[in-house]
Amino acid sequence: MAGMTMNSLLKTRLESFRCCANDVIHFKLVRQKSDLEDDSTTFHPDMTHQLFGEQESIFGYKDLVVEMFYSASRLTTYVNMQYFEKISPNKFDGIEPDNVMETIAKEMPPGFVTNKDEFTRLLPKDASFKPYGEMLHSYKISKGNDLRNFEIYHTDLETPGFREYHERLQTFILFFIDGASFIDVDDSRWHFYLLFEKYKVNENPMHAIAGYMTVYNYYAYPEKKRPRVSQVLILPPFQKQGHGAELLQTFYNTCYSRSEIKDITVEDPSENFQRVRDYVDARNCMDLASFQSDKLQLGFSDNMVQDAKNKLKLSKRQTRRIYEILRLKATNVNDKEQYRSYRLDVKKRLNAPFQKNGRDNKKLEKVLQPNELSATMNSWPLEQRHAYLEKAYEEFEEQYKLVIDRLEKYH
Ligand SMILES: CC(=O)SCCNC(=O)CCNC(=O)[C@H](O)C(C)(C)COP(=O)(O)OP(=O)(O)OC[C@H]1O[C@@H](n2cnc3c(N)ncnc32)[C@H](O)[C@@H]1OP(=O)(O)O
Repeated sequence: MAGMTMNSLLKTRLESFRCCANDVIHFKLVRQKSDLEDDSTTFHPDMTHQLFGEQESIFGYKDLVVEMFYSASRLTTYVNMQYFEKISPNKFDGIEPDNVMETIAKEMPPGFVTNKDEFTRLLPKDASFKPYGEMLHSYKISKGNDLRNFEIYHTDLETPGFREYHERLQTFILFFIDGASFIDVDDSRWHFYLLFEKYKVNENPMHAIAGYMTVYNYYAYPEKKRPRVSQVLILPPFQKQGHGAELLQTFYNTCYSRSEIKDITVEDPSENFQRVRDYVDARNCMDLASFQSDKLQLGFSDNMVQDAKNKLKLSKRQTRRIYEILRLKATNVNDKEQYRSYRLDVKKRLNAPFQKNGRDNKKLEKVLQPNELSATMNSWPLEQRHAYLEKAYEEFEEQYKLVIDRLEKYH
């Protein structure tokens, strides 16, 4: 401590009252009373910047734990906090602790409880919960020796009770989807696809929420529709078990026979979701005649665009991406000529924006560091442009390989 100024000493003491919001928030989806004491049922947010700022930190407490527990079916919510010590404004020049409960309460629909005993008393109400809307699909997955049952439901906001249920459900997106915002529930063009685990307690069927997806039905001029997948969340205890792919495919299945649907788009997909989408789309395209190995080697074709659009409702841009993934899969990378021809084909596509100005540059911005993208890009020397394309190409190839790995493992 010797040599420390008063200021830095104060700073260190103040810092000891700061904690990482992502760590101290404890979520649970509670099925039974014993879950409350079982650490293995706890999960944490991926992000908290929407509530606690860029630093994602909470100031003013030592050993803080913020409990946000939801009953697994009805999503009856309990929020409370505990801590070992709270900063005293008297001792620290009037510095106040963050008002954690107020920050969280602002985002929660009314009706959550702050008393754990009351929450526990409400848990049995979950036994009478029935999912909203219509069941579209059910499937089983095995976990160890257990076979677990899942069901996917479709509903809109007209289903009685769903509006309030959705208000509780969507609180999760702030903690798991970057840049997410709550949706306008007065717009009837929103559709909801809900994933539940079905299990039994004393022979009574129970439904516990596992994830959901929202889709907005845009109009496409003149008389078509263009559904846009907007928010997808598989809750952490259910991630990486194939549910994301299952949910997306179930929604796709409802679209194929609807002639008014032009194509299906996705709003600002995260990298993880794009991989799920690529996997599902590639798996489906693999069954189309135009995407067979011999055709892929001949290059991207109108047939592919038409096939993917008519049979799978894919946009041209996504179809091109799937073509690149499946062509890479069909390419023997040890065959120098074949691999070179593939790389050239992708780089030609990447090079296209160089030929033009304006908004196409955005496509490159997506794969390259913003500071690398200069307004004078078009006037770059050839060598620099090549290095640039090489880097962009490598990023795409890396993403594609992950999708191919999954196709090879699970298709
Ligand atoms: C439009 C938007 O909303 S973008 C925002 C998307 N949402 C988010 O990012 C919120 C937080 N994340 C999530 O909700 C989920 O992780 C999602 C939606 C991104 C993906 O859902 P998941 O159910 O985890 O997807 P799914 O299980 O189908 O695939 C994920 C991974 O699990 C792997 N996987 C699938 N089944 C299994 C299995 N049985 N065993 C092990 N791994 C498996 C897949 O190979 C895939 O691996 P990869 O990430 O290396 O490619």
